[in-house]
Amino acid sequence: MSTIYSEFLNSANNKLKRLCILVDPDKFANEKAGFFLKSLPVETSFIFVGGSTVAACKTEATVKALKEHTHLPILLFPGDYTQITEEADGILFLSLLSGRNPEYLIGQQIKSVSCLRSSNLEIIPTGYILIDGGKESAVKRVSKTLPLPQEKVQLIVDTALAGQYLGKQLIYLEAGSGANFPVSEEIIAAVRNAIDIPLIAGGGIRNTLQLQKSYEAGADLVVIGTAFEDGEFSAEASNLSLESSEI
Ligand SMILES: CC(C)=CCC/C(C)=C/CC/C(C)=C/CC/C(C)=C/COP(=O)(O)OP(=O)(O)O
Ligand SMILES: O=P(O)(O)OC[C@@H](O)CO
Ligand SMILES: [Mg+2]
Repeated sequence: MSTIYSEFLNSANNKLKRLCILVDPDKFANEKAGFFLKSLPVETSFIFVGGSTVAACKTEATVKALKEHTHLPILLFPGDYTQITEEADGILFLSLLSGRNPEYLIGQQIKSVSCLRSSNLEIIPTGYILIDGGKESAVKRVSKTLPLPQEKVQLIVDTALAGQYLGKQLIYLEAGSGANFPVSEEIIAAVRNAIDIPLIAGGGIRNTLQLQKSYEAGADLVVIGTAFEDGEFSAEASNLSLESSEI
């Protein structure tokens, strides 16, 4: 059986760059799911669903609405354990390694177990690293942790590698949704060079150039949310050429 994680590994090993679109259930009109999905670039490989704060039950309804219109894998990207729904295909089992708040290092994870132990969701252990994107992020506010400064490249690399040593299967470099600037190419390249597991970058990517630069620096998967919410990217979407293939 082909798992989502095996697709991540395949992308990383074969340098197939993957685009993930983030849907925030709080901002998403479920009745427009079909229209939204049609507006996405054909290169879209995964749909992530989540937010720092999402009202109860909204995630499940959004995943169901998306599932009616797409066969793309849907991965939960949860800000907290209440966002877990069996309707999705998998979950990024995040631990916020850049912070020192035990609730986001291990607390939320323990709270999720009563739901996850009987679920069929594919669980992907993910080291989540918040990096300063020039604007206060919802992740910072909700987790009450500080982002790592972009100039602290060695600290970011060491954090990512510590995540790998802890057994994380994926590292996610996050500049924060709606960031003023994305995670720098220097950081992506340095982390890519240090770790052996797939690498995701996201936050503040609003055009094809920034997307390509993130891929070229070494991100295996790039996440875009806000640009599709705003419709800014959609006009360019049909011109995207990412050399990625369908899974
Ligand atoms: C493993 C389980 C059950 C939960 C993970 C809990 C952890 C560690 C969360 C990390 C901190 C956090 C709040 C992450 C949220 C990530 C996310 C979905 C961001 C999407 O963007 P938003 O932060 O919602 O941005 P907007 O303000 O634009 O909506
Ligand atoms: O909304 P944007 O800025 O694209 O960020 C997406 C994602 O990385 C946030 O977790
Ligand atoms: Mg959100």
